[in-house]
Amino acid sequence: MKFTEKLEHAWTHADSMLMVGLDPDPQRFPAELKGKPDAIYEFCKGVIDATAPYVCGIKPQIAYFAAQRAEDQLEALCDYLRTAYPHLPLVLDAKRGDIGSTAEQYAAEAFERYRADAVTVNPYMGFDSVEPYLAWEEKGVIILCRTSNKGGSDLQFLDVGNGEPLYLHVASLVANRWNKNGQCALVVGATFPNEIAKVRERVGDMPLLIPGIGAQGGDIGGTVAAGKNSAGLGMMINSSRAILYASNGDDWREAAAKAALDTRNAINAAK
Ligand SMILES: O=C(O)c1cc(=O)[nH]c(=O)n1[C@@H]1O[C@H](COP(=O)(O)O)[C@@H](O)[C@H]1O
Repeated sequence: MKFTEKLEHAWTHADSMLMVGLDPDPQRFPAELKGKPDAIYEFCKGVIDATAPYVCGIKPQIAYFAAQRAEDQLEALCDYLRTAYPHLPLVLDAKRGDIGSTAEQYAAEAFERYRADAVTVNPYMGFDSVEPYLAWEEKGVIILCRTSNKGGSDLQFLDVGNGEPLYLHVASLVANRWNKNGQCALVVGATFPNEIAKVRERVGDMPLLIPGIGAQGGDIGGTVAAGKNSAGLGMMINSSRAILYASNGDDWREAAAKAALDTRNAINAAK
């Protein structure tokens, strides 16, 4: 199934626009997993099982696995997700960006090795660095636009002419020229609701990946009001640490489930 169809199905099926991010940090794991060789897999599987009923997708962040030499555990986790929850979109957060020939390899990593439904991509090397991902027409290509971090303004706010900031130029470029197969989405941080509204205005109903609620302090009400599309949907609102580490005691699975349910409900209440 195409990424966009899978996402639309997940929004309605789970009545949720919450995406859970998997950023596994072994230092923060519950005691029962500490020192286990497959702790990363077990922790992430526990979080997936606990939160799956309340989410529209799962977003593993590849650096957390690679830094721990745990790519094999990421592969196993992607296999598990696909088998146990085939309706749930798998977004690989890699934020890759490189020249075309190298980007082809990164695209194969995301879509063949991990068999992700979508991948995050950095567009600031230009169209030929994004094109190899777009060649996978069934897959989602989620392009950084206005990122949630403070330093995002350093470059993304630069005036490219007539008072137009670079991030809005990127939004228009993706919507009007790069999205020929209807497979693109944009990343806009929940920490900047004004910019979410401006991006939404530019790109119509295109899906937005919105990280920055939870640990980064973004406001759910402001995010939903600014980011919803004409159907009142259109967002993958990501939370990682606030859900993963809701508790590091014996109740870690229940605490993650509760944090996900509460966040899903807060998002829905703001619709
Ligand atoms: O592409 C992303 O997912 C992303 C883009 C962005 O602008 N800001 C951002 O925080 N992220 C990712 O979203 C996750 C946020 O994690 P928490 O702050 O713990 O919810 C991390 O994996 C980040 O790498």
